[in-house]
Amino acid sequence: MKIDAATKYRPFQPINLPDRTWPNATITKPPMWCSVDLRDGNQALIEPMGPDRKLRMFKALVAMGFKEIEIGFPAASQTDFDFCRQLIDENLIPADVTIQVLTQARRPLIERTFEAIKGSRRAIVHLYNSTSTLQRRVVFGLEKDGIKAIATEGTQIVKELVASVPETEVVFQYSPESFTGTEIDYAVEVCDAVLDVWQPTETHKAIINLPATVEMSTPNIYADQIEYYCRHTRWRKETIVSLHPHNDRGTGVAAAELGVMAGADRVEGTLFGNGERTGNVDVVTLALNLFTQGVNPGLDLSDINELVRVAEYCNQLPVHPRHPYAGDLVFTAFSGSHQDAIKKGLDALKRSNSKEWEVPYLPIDPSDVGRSYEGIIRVNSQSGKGGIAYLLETDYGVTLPRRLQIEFSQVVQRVTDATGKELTAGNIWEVFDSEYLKAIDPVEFLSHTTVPDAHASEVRHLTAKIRHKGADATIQGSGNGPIDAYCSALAALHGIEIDLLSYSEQATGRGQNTQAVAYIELKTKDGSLWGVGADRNIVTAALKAVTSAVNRLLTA
Ligand SMILES: CC(=O)SCCNC(=O)CCNC(=O)[C@H](O)C(C)(C)COP(=O)(O)OP(=O)(O)OC[C@H]1O[C@@H](n2cnc3c(N)ncnc32)[C@H](O)[C@@H]1OP(=O)(O)O
Ligand SMILES: CC(C)C(=O)C(=O)O
Repeated sequence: MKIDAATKYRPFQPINLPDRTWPNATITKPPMWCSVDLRDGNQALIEPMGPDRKLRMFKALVAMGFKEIEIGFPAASQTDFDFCRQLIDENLIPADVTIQVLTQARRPLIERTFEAIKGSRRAIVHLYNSTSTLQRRVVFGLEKDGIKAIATEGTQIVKELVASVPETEVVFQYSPESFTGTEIDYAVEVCDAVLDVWQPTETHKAIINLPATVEMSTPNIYADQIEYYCRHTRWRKETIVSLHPHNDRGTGVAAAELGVMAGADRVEGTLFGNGERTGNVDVVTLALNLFTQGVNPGLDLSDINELVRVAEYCNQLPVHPRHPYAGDLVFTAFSGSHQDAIKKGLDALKRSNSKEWEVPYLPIDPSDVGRSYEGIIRVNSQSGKGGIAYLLETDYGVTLPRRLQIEFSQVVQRVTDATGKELTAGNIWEVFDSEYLKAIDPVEFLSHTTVPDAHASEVRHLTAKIRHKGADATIQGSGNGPIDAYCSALAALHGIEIDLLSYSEQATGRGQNTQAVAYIELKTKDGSLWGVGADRNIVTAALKAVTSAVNRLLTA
């Protein structure tokens, strides 16, 4: 880059916390979750949600288990105000769910906010003002005391107005907006001044929300800021410490996780990380990260496709195909070694009967989020035998012997190299069918009869009706069984030697639809070659497999 970064940007200064404890912490329980989809997510949309989309999102959030939902900024827009009234007036808020509303620290806006929540059972009134060095200078033109006064005066107004909503339990939340850009001691000072006004108790706690309004540093520094705050506030026992990470550096999830390790009790975020600029922290990823560590997240994510549909409909923004846990492609492996390892892992899990999930390349069981294994393996030119075999086995019930898997993967590879396209399970079956089952040129097997030798009962004489180069013909041969006898008949017909290396069979389908699939491996001068036959009759399947192998040998 031509621009000198060192002149244009300053490195974020670390927090002086040499005895930090959070790196040794582990998360053993979920934080309290608060969805801000209907506020921070909504304010960042090209086209903000109307009442229908808002209601659909609210219902989905309730259904998945959110107990705290920031439903809007009622003083900022009539839509948000009306939506808040609709939820209260139409009694749409379940008894165990608390709505949250955001307001700036300005009297008219706070008053309007209280009008919006009137009649609700319980509401979190969320007051904010920016405390960062930059915003103090360029937005507010105020010194530290002036900014602190905005916060404390706003808190005083909220406190006064509580009496105007006697039927509502008001929970107070304060955010020093742009907390991460605020000197940490000053952030503690402002929050403590606010709490001195509010006077929370251990039974009626206030929420202090510490936003990374803009993510400005590595997530460890955010964790230091959170631990520092928790250790220095005078009101730790009387407050719930909440996080509100944004994702400007792409590390919002990491910041939230480290922030929880650093002592935070609560996390605000959105489904799939919608929100201002690069988004809010993604609560779905956070919750499922916990889940994969053996911690039940307290949110129901068992139908992730439905949540994607809701988010895409309400936000009118797509969820990326590679989005953690939710994207269309995240349970799909294209590359051969991954497909092979996944197949082996799934097989091993089935054999072991273990309840513990252990499959290479799949950190989570797709069925836990309502996804299926079907899409796991897809085949393109990067794929190998494992994926191909997996698809034939799961979709068509045929379990190819290992050496046939290797041979067939080369056949598939030729097709994918020629077309450059991905092959579906159906396409792979067509290739398999035409390469092996329909290998009927020059010989097509029609029927056979066998009789035992009059003198040696272990010897069978076989007569087979075939179509040879388009004309009906009868061939005869003898051997220690029908396969051996048919091999000698075909060998004589073509003047070749047939050396049978291996033979196996399997049953596919059930009941009336059961049929046998036979696999024959012949020795060739370069190695070996396979034939496959399928028929309701086991012997016929085997003879068709021999025919398939011989035809492939003759046309190779
Ligand atoms: C980080 C976040 O996401 S915070 C949430 C952001 N969301 C929104 O802003 C939602 C949409 N907002 C709006 O529609 C409008 O801002 C409204 C309706 C809330 C207010 O509109 P306006 O009255 O025109 O004021 P505006 O938002 O432009 O703010 C400007 C004034 O408020 C002051 N102000 C801004 N934020 C705050 C705050 N949190 N507390 C107190 N004063 C504030 C500014 O310093 C400025 O003061 P000035 O006029 O003396 O220079
Ligand atoms: C109002 C606050 C919490 C906010 O949205 C932010 O800082 O991002």
